[in-house]
Amino acid sequence: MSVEDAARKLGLEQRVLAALTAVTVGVDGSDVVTSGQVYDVVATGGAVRILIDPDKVPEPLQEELAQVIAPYVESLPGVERVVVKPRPRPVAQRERIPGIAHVVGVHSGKGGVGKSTVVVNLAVALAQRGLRVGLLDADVYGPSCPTLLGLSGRAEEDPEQGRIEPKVGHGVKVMSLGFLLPEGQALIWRGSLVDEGLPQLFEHVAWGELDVLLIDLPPGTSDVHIAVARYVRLAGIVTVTAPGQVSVDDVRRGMEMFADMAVPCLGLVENMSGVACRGCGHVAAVFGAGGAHELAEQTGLPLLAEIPFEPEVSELCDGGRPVVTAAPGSRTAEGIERIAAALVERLGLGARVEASA
Ligand SMILES: Nc1ncnc2c1ncn2[C@@H]1O[C@H](COP(=O)(O)OP(=O)(O)OP(=O)(O)O)[C@@H](O)[C@H]1O
Repeated sequence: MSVEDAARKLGLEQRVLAALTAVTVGVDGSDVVTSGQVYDVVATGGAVRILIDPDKVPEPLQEELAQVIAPYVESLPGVERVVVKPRPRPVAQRERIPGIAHVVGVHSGKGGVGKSTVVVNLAVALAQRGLRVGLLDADVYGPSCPTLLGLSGRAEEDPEQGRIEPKVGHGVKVMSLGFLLPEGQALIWRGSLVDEGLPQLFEHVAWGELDVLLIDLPPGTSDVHIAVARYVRLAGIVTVTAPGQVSVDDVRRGMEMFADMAVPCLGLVENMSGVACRGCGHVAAVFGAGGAHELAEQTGLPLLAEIPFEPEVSELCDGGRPVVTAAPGSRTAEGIERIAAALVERLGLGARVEASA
């Protein structure tokens, strides 16, 4: 792990990594972190996953290493549970895509909880802070980002570069499967099509220089999620859920899947946290209550925003007008701005924002 990546880790992850540098195994005297035997540490609250690199620690020795480090890490303050396992093979083939500083996935457990609405508005909010932002709509089941940004038509290939030009909406460079498919047609993405098609959306698109590329992932857990995490190292995921328990349970499964692939969750967003009355602003809890709070408490992850269902948000967004520009005073826009601020801080983009002010 690079020094830069290690420095971006959360408090507990950093403390565990630092503690593990005291563990030396092997003859050359180097510790398990510096030698790369520990590939990554991902903490979901007090639950710590230590991923061992199977290329550095062959299978017969993995159990031995686990027996040394698990009790040691368990004894550290703030650690409740330790799982030591080999990182999946293959894990992110690409450490970085040239020109793209950070890649962040946005996912949800269930469909229809407002994930695309959140990711589109988040992209616009980040672009408004002066960042160079890309948005890859990888929701193969229903690519809706173009509509939410008022974009349509097909993406064209630049014959000289041999690359597809992303469309630009509200200052965000956008690529969507919706730009590649004939209008109204769906494509069933499975197996090899996912493995071959997805890398093209990263590599064959003329993204240029980006501070952050957001990916609108499909809901649930699928081949697409695995393919993305295997292709490029994600800085993390932002998890969108509705407050009801079923949605929260689905989300937990998705977070576990990403943690197993060494991808941390950067925070939770609760959308549709009740319905805001157009007249008095009172918020009624019609989609369940408290789920995301409970999840945040259990996992120790930050709850970045709670966004109520605001009927005018739906009208504006579905009409291609992101609320962060069309209704900046709305609770949704305020929630999105909080998520944007948290992401800027977590990705270390504060200086870039200041420089572009
Ligand atoms: N906070 C909100 N207030 C009002 N309407 C909202 C809000 N969030 C989302 N919506 C509306 O809910 C519908 C579903 O939202 P969206 O398409 O973003 O969900 P999704 O989780 O991305 O769905 P999918 O599963 O299709 O990917 C849209 O019509 C959207 O405008």
